[in-house]
Amino acid sequence: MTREPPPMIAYDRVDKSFDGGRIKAVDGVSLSVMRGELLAIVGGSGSGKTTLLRLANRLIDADAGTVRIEGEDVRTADPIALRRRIGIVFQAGALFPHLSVADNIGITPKLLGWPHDRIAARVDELLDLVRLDRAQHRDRFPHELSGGQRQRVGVARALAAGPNIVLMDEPFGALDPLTRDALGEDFRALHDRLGLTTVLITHDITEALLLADRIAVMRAGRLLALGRAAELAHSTEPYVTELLQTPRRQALRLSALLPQDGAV
Ligand SMILES: Nc1ncnc2c1ncn2[C@@H]1O[C@H](COP(=O)(O)OP(=O)(O)OP(=O)(O)O)[C@@H](O)[C@H]1O
Repeated sequence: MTREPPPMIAYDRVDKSFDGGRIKAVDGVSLSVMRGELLAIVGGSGSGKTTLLRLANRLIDADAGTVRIEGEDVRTADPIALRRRIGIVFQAGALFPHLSVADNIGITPKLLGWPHDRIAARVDELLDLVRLDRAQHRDRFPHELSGGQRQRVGVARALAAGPNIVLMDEPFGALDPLTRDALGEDFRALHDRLGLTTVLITHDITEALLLADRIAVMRAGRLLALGRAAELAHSTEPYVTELLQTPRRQALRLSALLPQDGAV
């Protein structure tokens, strides 16, 4: 009998509190993210989404329960190896303002001690990957880029050391809807092409429905629901029903306004 490979990320009854236990940010969460999966985490402000992500790469430690990456408890994992395996994309790019695009992208390889030539070649490869023209962009500074370009650099930086896991915290939040949509689709294609496992935090349930394989709904630190779009559609949980109301209404209105055959 062959053994199933372990999930890429597995939370097992994880608790995390702040302020001496007064704020329960993550409350008894068990959740597995499978290899190759794109999981979206949705939920209101303060529901524990970011805390959940930060537990995965040990920016913070759990009070109780375990977090495993490919079967290995993060508490005993080598932190440098963890940094190589997990790329992070922060809100609105969060690039280092005083570093060029190339230096921003190359920062993790540099910390890992890669030789200069290898970093330069990797930066060019990544600029191609995120569809930014090398010559035009590699020497620019973050303030010389549009929001969408900055976020593409943020994705390139996260992928620099060749991670197989990517964690994204509201990556497309500050962008206009068209740029957001294009970037989301581009990232989904990259995720599939590179065989990544991705956890994407978003406030936007429509974005989650369109991009993710499964959606985790958080509320007050708890995992309220988890499933594919069609599974969530059958949820009887009032908060989930409420979340799905807006995309449902929009879909109806849009299909009435934009007939399929283009007739006017
Ligand atoms: N370092 C910290 N110290 C104290 N409280 C914290 C800390 N980090 C998070 N919290 C609190 O834990 C709770 C969960 O926060 P978290 O950032 O995980 O929520 P979130 O769902 O990501 O919210 P948002 O969508 O607004 O980013 C909140 O009440 C927050 O104020």
